[in-house]
Amino acid sequence: MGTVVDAPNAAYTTMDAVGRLKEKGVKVVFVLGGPGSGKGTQCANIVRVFGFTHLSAGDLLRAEIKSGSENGTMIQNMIKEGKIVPSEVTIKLLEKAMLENGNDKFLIDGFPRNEENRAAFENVTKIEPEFVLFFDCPEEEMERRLLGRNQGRDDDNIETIRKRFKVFLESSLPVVDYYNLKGKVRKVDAAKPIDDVFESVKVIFSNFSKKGA
Ligand SMILES: Nc1ncnc2c1ncn2[C@@H]1O[C@H](COP(=O)(O)OP(=O)(O)O)[C@@H](O)[C@H]1O
Ligand SMILES: Nc1ccn([C@@H]2O[C@H](COP(=O)(O)OP(=O)(O)O)[C@@H](O)[C@H]2O)c(=O)n1
Ligand SMILES: [Mg+2]
Repeated sequence: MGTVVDAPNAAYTTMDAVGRLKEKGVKVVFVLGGPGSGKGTQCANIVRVFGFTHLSAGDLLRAEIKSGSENGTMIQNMIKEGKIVPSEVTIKLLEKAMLENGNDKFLIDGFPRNEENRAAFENVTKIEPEFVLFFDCPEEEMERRLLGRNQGRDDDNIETIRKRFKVFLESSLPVVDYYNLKGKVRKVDAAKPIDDVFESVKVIFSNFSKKGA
């Protein structure tokens, strides 16, 4: 264990982890958008064409439940209610995944989902995203997609979906606004068919790659 970092919200990481991430020169793109907007689907395409590693915060939390971790029951209850798990838990999982992977380019999907997620990640990891890919999609379309997703998820039922939409509007959109003010948001019309959405996504990532990043 290294020295605890002297920064707000940082008591749960170590200087070792921050130093190792810095040493790796890790580059991060946040992928945001409402539930069902197509984040996971498009991340798989980006991985294939642009060589990023995809880290879905939701997938990491679901894996943590399955692993029988001491936080498992708490995480499971929060997901069932559409609530956002405390940053400490999610950031630890993201940090571990980034350190265990040999790649230096990560798509962080579904994070940061609220102001606490955003500020804590910045304070703890000292990583600023290269940009934020934002999938803009009407609620009716997202609802249709979630109800047809069929992945056996506890939270893809109409009652939880409504709660997730409310959390998205109240807590997650302000994070998009925050990055928009910094000129970091790349917005995509996500209501179109999968291939059309990826055409727009490709333009954004091609421009990013050209800049030598
Ligand atoms: N552009 C699209 N048009 C129609 N269906 C889509 C589109 N993108 C994704 N889907 C489908 O919608 C569901 C939700 O997509 P997913 O990528 O899991 O979204 P998110 O990760 O944002 O919740 C999946 O069943 C997926 O196959
Ligand atoms: N940063 C995050 C991301 C997800 N989650 C939880 O995980 C659930 C599912 O997230 P997800 O990203 O897999 O969901 P989708 O937007 O892909 O449908 C969320 O509704 C939250 O309960 C969280 O607490 N914090
Ligand atoms: Mg997803």
